[in-house]
Amino acid sequence: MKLLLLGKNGQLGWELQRALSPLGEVVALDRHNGGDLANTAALLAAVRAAAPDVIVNAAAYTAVDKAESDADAARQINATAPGLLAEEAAKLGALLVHYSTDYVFDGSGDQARNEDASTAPLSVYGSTKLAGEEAIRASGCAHLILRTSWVFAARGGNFAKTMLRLAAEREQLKVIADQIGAPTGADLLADLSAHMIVATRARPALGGTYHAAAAGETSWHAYAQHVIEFARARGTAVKVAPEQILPIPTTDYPTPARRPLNSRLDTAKLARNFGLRLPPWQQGVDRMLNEIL
Ligand SMILES: NC(=O)C1=CN([C@@H]2O[C@H](COP(=O)(O)OP(=O)(O)OC[C@H]3O[C@@H](n4cnc5c(N)ncnc54)[C@H](OP(=O)(O)O)[C@@H]3O)[C@@H](O)[C@H]2O)C=CC1
Ligand SMILES: Cc1cn([C@H]2C[C@H](O)[C@@H](COP(=O)(O)OP(=O)(O)O[C@H]3O[C@@H](C)C(=O)[C@@H](O)[C@H]3O)O2)c(=O)[nH]c1=O
Ligand SMILES: [Mg+2]
Repeated sequence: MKLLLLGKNGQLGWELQRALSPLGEVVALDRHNGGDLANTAALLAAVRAAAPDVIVNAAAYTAVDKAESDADAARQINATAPGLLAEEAAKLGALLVHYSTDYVFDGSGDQARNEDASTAPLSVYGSTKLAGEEAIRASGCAHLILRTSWVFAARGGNFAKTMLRLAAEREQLKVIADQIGAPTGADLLADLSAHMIVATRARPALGGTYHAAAAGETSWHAYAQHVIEFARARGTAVKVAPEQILPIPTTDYPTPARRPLNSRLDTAKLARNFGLRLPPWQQGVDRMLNEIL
């Protein structure tokens, strides 16, 4: 099997380079070697030249606040380019694997949402990611769309690393405590993707949209506490005292982009169709912390 990986140096792309390698020949691109999602002509040329059996798109415009004032670029990378990849995949008879987000939902209520729940993004990032999903579904190509949440990895930028940095610099942190979700490891998502590709190539009816987030739930505040106390117990330099990691409501932390309060994703479909389960979020976070501290 030949696989084309886009966005190879992001959190997920880096882990996919590892996880996809046993499946066959992997052509891994980033924006600097023919895989620029903003350069449509070059991108399509790269896909045609590779003629892959599977296209895995880990590239995305993920700067949530910046997207509010940079909507054209976010739309090109999160929606237009994935739509074109899907059309190429349809022509090639290739399977397209793509990633989406909890931010396609408005986050009302307190229940976990399944794949059929109605979408209503609050941000430019969320609406462009939703438009990307819709373009893929409309293309008729074989696809797997994995909606995930709060992605972290040892390599790359993420909330846990931001909290470790701020905890070493500041005497007080204020962190939102009323947004609830599940931090999900890029390594786990990459491994999951590889399993799903193998199974879906054997049984195309498995294709579709899936929620894929770690088990359990937390708030950004409790996640920050977990990470910082882990570092403190390790003897890593931490300036902030435990009682100075303050929980605040979303309304006390104004940002350009609105974020959902309830990011819980129901992963029952993944378990039912693939027999795959994601472990509790702490397992992956602790593994990353052990690696980076
Ligand atoms: N991070 C998160 O918390 C979540 C992510 N997701 C989704 O998961 C997927 C992977 O995200 P993640 O790995 O965390 O994101 P990262 O931000 O770590 O990586 C995104 C990658 O996309 C690349 N990229 C951006 N613009 C372009 C472009 N024009 N052409 C080619 N590559 C480009 C970036 O390259 P460069 O560094 O050069 O800009 C970067 O390597 C995305 O679809 C994202 O929407 C879903 C839920 C949560
Ligand atoms: C730095 C900081 C952030 N926050 C809040 C802001 C925000 O609500 C939350 C997380 O901050 P971030 O900037 O990491 O959040 P954000 O970039 O919105 O994270 C999202 O990224 C995209 C790509 C996704 O798809 C989502 O699943 C989600 O992971 O923490 C604080 O409360 N205090 C702080 O000191
Ligand atoms: Mg971010």
